[in-house]
Amino acid sequence: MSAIHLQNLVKKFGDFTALKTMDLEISDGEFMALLGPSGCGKSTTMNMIAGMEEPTGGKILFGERDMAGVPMGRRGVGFVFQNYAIFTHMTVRQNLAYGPKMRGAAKAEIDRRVGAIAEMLQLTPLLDRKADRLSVNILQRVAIGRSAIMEPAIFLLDEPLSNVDAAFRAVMRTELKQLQRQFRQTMVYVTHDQLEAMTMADRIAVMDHGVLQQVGTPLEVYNDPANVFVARFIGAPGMNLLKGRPAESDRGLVVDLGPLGITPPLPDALAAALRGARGEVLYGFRPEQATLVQNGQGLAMQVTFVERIGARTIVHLGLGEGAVKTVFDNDVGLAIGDTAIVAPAASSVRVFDAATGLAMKAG
Ligand SMILES: Nc1ncnc2c1ncn2[C@@H]1O[C@H](COP(=O)(O)OP(=O)(O)OP(=O)(O)O)[C@@H](O)[C@H]1O
Repeated sequence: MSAIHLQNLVKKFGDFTALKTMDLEISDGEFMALLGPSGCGKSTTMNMIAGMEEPTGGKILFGERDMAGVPMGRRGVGFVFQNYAIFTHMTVRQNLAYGPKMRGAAKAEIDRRVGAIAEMLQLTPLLDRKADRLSVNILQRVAIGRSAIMEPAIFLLDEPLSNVDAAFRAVMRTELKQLQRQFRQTMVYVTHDQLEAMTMADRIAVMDHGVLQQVGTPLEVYNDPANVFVARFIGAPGMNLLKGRPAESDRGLVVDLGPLGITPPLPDALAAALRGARGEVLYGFRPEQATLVQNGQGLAMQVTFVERIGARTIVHLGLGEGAVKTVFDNDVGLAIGDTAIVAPAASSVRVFDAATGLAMKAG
């Protein structure tokens, strides 16, 4: 069994707590991304799974087996780091063959496996090239191949694409996903890049300041962020959040945004969750889930900036705490200084408790 269970996992470095009581279940064959900003504790978590760091508290189980005291070499994990770790004096073929050879595999078997992995990672034409003559992109591909050829039941990758260029990163996202589909390994992938997490992972564990914020499928964390941190961190740009207070209107429950006016009526389920709430809330909607409407049906805001990025247009509206961004698939013909009336799609509206930062939900 190559499921991974992290139970009450804690890591301290002296007085500093890098990871606070993390509980996470990663299923056998699952692709789990650990996503969060720099310093949030993702590498620390990964290093403990790999056996490179000892937990200060809690447990790591692979299946039913407690990993306490089990050295890295005995855990059956493959590990790829941000900085490729390959032998530059060897050829690509020798690098790929290194692991199976050390394990005493027969020559025919080594040749077969090197051929297969080289084919999968498009390294076949480069097999007899010395590694010191390869680009950083290709070196990282070799490093992935060198680990993958061992067919580890658990494959750990820590920011493996952060040093390669953007175009190559896009290619590798597809290849890594294919690799995992083929081998059905349990994959744990550390990244600060939400695009990598969203495109490859079955589920994403979003972390901040050593605390697990939310675990869910890419769509779950995008559509239903558990708190304000996840709402802002996921999405590009992140979710718009405007401060206000719930208020009754003749059309139903709304959020009074002060100088920005009142929002359109909240959908029934959200209204039920907010009814009776007294404190400040944050009214959230995704930049790509709003339309421009006529007066009286949305939030009237002044355009402060317009970014035209190929097919997409990002319109910045309002200032300071009342600033939002909206994303359109076409050029909506707005210019700086125009007034636009923005209506968030009712189904996309989310509301958070301003004091706790937690999503407010019915039931
Ligand atoms: N050996 C160590 N001694 C002291 N502090 C450490 C040590 N290793 C990590 N830390 C601290 O623990 C925190 C979490 O580090 P970690 O490397 O896990 O973060 P991360 O989310 O992977 O970020 P990054 O992408 O920058 O590596 C950071 O504040 C880091 O400075």
